[in-house]
Amino acid sequence: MPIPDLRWQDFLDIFIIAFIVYRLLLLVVDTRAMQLLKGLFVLAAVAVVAYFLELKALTWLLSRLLGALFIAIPILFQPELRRVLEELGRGHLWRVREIQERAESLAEELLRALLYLQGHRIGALVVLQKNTGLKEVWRSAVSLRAALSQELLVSLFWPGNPLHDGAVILDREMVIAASCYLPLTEKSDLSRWYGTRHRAALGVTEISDALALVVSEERGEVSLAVNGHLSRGLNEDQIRRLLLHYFRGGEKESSLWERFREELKGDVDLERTDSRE
Ligand SMILES: Nc1ncnc2c1ncn2[C@@H]1O[C@H](COP(=O)(O)OP(=O)(O)OP(=O)(O)O)[C@@H](O)[C@H]1O
Repeated sequence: MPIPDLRWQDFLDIFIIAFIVYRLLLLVVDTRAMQLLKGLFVLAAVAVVAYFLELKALTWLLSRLLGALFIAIPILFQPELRRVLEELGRGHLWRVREIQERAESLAEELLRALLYLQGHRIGALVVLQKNTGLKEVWRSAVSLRAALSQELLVSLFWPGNPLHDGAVILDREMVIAASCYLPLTEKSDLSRWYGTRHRAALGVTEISDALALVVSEERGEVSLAVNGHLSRGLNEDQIRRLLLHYFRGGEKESSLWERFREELKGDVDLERTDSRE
């Protein structure tokens, strides 16, 4: 079949459709509708395979099933569809500002928790998961899947709490697990200043693109580990900025964090691993 000449309007058309599908997907993520979409996708994939293998009975059955499901979806998911249409009406489909506000509020929750822990000299280790999944690390820990809040984080590290030992892992706005045992860094040239909490923070950033924030119980300071490097003594403004970067998402390249680290170098005592103490 000859490919028709593409006009610039066709590119615009494709771009708009892709954008709408993307925004609609964002609206259904983490809802029941997402599970259904995944189920439909699996059924469709099986139907395509069955068609190519010429499994006639299975192809017939799946095509009928998919057809029936498409009719059943609006009935089953009436509340979700209503929400999507309402959000469309409120203009939430174009919600750059909303994302920004959400990022600010999450960054503030985590910042407040870290400053509280720092002020009360309560040791803490918070891992901010990015693209590398850390399931291997939290599989044997205590799974939480809870919404991030200052109170939750402070409680998790509160001395005496059964979960206070080990690290908490966040996936953006969700606290995935607590009491996680992280791999310790193998670096042999580290100063004696670094105990196991800091070694664990470095370790997890060596095996992934995650960021790790440490509140030192001994010194009451906050440090950041990225790509196996540690920046010590972050101030409130620096922590806020890095958390905003994280919660806004999108900045996936590790170079951004490297730049951030470079920036910190100026005013933070960075990675003096040699003869400290
Ligand atoms: N592998 C690990 N994974 C996660 N957390 C760990 C790990 N090892 C130790 N920790 C945490 O670190 C705590 C011990 O911290 P330690 O005093 O040895 O480290 P530190 O780097 O000197 O930190 P601080 O400055 O807070 O004292 C443990 O109670 C535990 O909560």
